[in-house]
Amino acid sequence: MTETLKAVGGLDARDGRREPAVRMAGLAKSFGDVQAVVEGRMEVFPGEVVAVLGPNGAGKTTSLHCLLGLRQPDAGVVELMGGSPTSPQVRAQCGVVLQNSGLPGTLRVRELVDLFRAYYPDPMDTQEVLDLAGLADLAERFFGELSGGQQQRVYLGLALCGKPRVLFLDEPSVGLDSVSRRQLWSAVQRVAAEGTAVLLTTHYLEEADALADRIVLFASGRTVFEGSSTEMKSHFRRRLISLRPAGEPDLEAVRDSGAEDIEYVDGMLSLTTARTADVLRTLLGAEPVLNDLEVRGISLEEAVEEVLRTSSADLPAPAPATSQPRPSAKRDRAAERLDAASWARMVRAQTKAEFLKLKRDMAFVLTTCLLPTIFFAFFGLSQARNGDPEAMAYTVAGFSAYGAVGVGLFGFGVGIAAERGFKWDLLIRATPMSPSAYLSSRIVPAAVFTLFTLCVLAVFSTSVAGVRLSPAQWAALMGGLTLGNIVFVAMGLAIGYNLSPKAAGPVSTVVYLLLSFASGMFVPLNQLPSLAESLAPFLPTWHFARIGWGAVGIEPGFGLTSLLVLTAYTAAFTALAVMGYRRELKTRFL
Ligand SMILES: Nc1ncnc2c1ncn2[C@@H]1O[C@H](COP(=O)(O)OP(=O)(O)OP(=O)(O)O)[C@@H](O)[C@H]1O
Repeated sequence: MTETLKAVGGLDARDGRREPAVRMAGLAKSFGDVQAVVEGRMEVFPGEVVAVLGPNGAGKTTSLHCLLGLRQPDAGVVELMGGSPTSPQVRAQCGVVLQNSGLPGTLRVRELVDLFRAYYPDPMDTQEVLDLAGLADLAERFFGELSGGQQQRVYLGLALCGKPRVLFLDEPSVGLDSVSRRQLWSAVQRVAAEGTAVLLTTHYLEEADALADRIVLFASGRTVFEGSSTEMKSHFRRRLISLRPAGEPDLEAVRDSGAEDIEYVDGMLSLTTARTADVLRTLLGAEPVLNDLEVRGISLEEAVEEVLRTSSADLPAPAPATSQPRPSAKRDRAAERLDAASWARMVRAQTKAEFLKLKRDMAFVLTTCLLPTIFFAFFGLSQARNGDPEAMAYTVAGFSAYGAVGVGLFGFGVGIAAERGFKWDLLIRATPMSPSAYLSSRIVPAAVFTLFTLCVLAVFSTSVAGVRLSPAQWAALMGGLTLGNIVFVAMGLAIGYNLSPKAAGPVSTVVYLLLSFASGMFVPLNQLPSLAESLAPFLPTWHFARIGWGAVGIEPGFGLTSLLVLTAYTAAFTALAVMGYRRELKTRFL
């Protein structure tokens, strides 16, 4: 941990001044012509709860995303505990609930908590997370089966996993019933009491009033007020008066005494005024006893409405920042790199989660792992009846290649497109999890499922169809196809990062079937139209299948040409995947 981080959060050792855990000054961010944030500023100190308020489109979420390093500011300074929000060391001390992010529905709540705990160096105990977020009774349920409010509690639990020193909550109580909302409030109060800085955006002003020590109000991309809710309310001397007059009130006289927004309905008079004494004097002059008289100051909601209605020039300027903006330090990427032990811990936990997700995805297991054996039953068994061992070996090797391509393409790559679709990647990006660890965690499950697919086919073809291959041939077939599968992993990534989540699955299925068929995996090329034979040498699937055919002794097997073609395809697909990934970074995260 860097020196900067050690100094964070409490009193600055040098001059005794308190350092903010969150600091934003002069923030500006636009999307094309839309100026989402023009002048954003705020500070949150350790142990403090700050609510960011403002109408729809005021720039709250954009500011929060800049603070989290999910968006790159155009101008201004954003710092978390004195460091850069994109640093994994800083992210390791933050917890985040985001609007509209998603989680895989096939993982259980406890599994998700354990996965997120592995992202952090010093996580909270699993049971403590479950208790704090009110998830103890839901621990064994699948995330996808939970109601919206229950899912929201899971997001809170995941945000608490790393014992955060800064907790960001973007509209955390949306969809929560009143009991769950109070549970959320008490969890927030508890972590704040332990010194965590909490920043929450909310449209529930009652929530801001109950929870927040200070309020930051945004309007049209600017911070227009920063202070406590009492300060905001007391700025407005206006009072609300209501009473039940005994007779018909003289509304003209009441208005002349300084009353506004006068309503007289069903014998009840209500009004607002900044001249409370004058109005009361007029009312008392008309009748000595005022029935059901109530005089109250404005609520936070009314104060916020008032602030937004009056121009920001009428407001007290936000207090000057306790520290002057300083230009962001040049990023030290070497210092920001994850250490090897953390990387390995994340890969282990993520690998387990990826494995569980694939295992529970029946569509994946049935179509990708079992379909090659089902197809072999159609094509290979007839050859067994004809007693042609070479044709059977050809078919076994062809369908083995077909199965391996499916696992690489769908298990590894296309799954990424789906995760982009439900924005699981957005949430992961706000944690210290590294993109390389995230991608690496898919390798072992893809290899395990490839071997599983090949083993099912091997068992079926030897026991039912009587295929006879030597152990060395089986080893060459399985080992070669599992290793060579990297080209289809790259192809899957290229599809996953370049196509929309909806298009990625169907496009992959069509490409997969066409390429496999045109490469002779179903029917030998010499039984297909001559065009297929001329086209096959250009297809990655044909060169890949030659690994299998070579392993079972059918010539020509895998050679230098195939190696070069597959290497070239791997490089091209990888380049496409990187381009797609970078484009995504620009559109979603810049
Ligand atoms: N990715 C984007 N591309 C284009 N415009 C965007 C993008 N994200 C936000 N905006 C625009 O920036 C402005 C501020 O949006 P933002 O989401 O920050 O507001 P908000 O205060 O969080 O609103 P809400 O309360 O509705 O969540 C809006 O006009 C919005 O349309």
